[in-house]
Amino acid sequence: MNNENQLIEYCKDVLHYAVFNKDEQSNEYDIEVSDHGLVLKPIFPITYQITEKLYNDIYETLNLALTPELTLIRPLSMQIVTFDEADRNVARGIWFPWRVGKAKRLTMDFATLYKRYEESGRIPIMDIIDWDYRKSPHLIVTGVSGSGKSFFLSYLLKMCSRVGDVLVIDPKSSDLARWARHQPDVDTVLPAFVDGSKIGNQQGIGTSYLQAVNKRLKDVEILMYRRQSLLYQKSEKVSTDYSELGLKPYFIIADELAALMTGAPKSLKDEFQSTLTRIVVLGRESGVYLVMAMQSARAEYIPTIVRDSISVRLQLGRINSENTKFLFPELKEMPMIPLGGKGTGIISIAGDDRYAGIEPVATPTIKE
Ligand SMILES: Nc1ncnc2c1ncn2[C@@H]1O[C@H](COP(=O)(O)OP(=O)(O)OP(=O)(O)O)[C@@H](O)[C@H]1O
Repeated sequence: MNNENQLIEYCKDVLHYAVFNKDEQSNEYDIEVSDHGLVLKPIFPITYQITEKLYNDIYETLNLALTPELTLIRPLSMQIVTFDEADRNVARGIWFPWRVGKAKRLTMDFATLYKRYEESGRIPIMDIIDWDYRKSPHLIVTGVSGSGKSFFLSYLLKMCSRVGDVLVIDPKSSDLARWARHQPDVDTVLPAFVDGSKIGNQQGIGTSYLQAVNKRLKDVEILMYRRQSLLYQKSEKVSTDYSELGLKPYFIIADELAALMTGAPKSLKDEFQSTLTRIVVLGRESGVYLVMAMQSARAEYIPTIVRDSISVRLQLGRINSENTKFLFPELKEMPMIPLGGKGTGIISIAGDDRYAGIEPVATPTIKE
């Protein structure tokens, strides 16, 4: 028996006990495998019902039974494939994408990571996962304190500031702000308390800082409209983007957005959220991208429309249904098998055919 047949037999055995536990059901489906995933083909008539629950049960069973040889990817919804030439009773199947082996963490110096970017035009995340910001605009990372958000955001800041122009919003004035201080080309909006003179200012970061941030975001919005107008005037293509004009991407990198809004008056919060929404919804063609980190993607901190327009989502730290429900509402009670260690969690990249759903991630470790 070759490896492929052995794998199919193994999957059938595993599913026989856990999912298709009536004897006759073993003859009611077939399995095909490839390097990219598994198709389970029901042979109608069948005595089981094909529901989201069945899909999840099969996913869950295979996920554990196949790791680490294969890493199952959790699709955002049930995936059906069709076989147009096949007999009517076997002309469709349900699809479970996977990767052979495990994606590996990148542990190297920044120069080597940047070289990878130069070779591919995409920002490296793991050995076989990278971010093509033109196809998948905007990125959000969530996770509890100490899960590795700032570490990853600092890496992205270093990368983005080499790739394009950057505006840093750092209400905590920590990792991002400290790094940006020595970079004359990086634009930064920091709270007034940072220079020491305004400590004790009753307005705090809630009001004056949010005012300053709103003002800068408005400037970015104007830049975005200017780029769109140029594209309209200069491009003959129906589908195009800023790169046709020879422009660089513009990244807004924001840490702990929720802290920005605490204690601020409603009018300022509304203004902030609506500018952010326009940038995120319209930024793709003009090359204006939002990269942000926050503890939780709760709707009171980030408008749902902003969250839903962000293509790349990462959640770091402990993953459970309680904390994934904001950023990954489609995950429900689905368990993921984490890679473990600092800066690990789950990732989903929409808009890029190379990624089929939610999978484990470990962010790069940058060696000095
Ligand atoms: N990919 C990684 N490789 C190596 N170390 C990492 C990685 N990611 C995070 N760490 C380490 O984990 C620790 C916590 O990370 P970090 O400060 O980024 O967490 P955080 O989620 O931003 O927490 P907070 O919200 O409290 O700032 C740091 O000491 C950091 O150096």
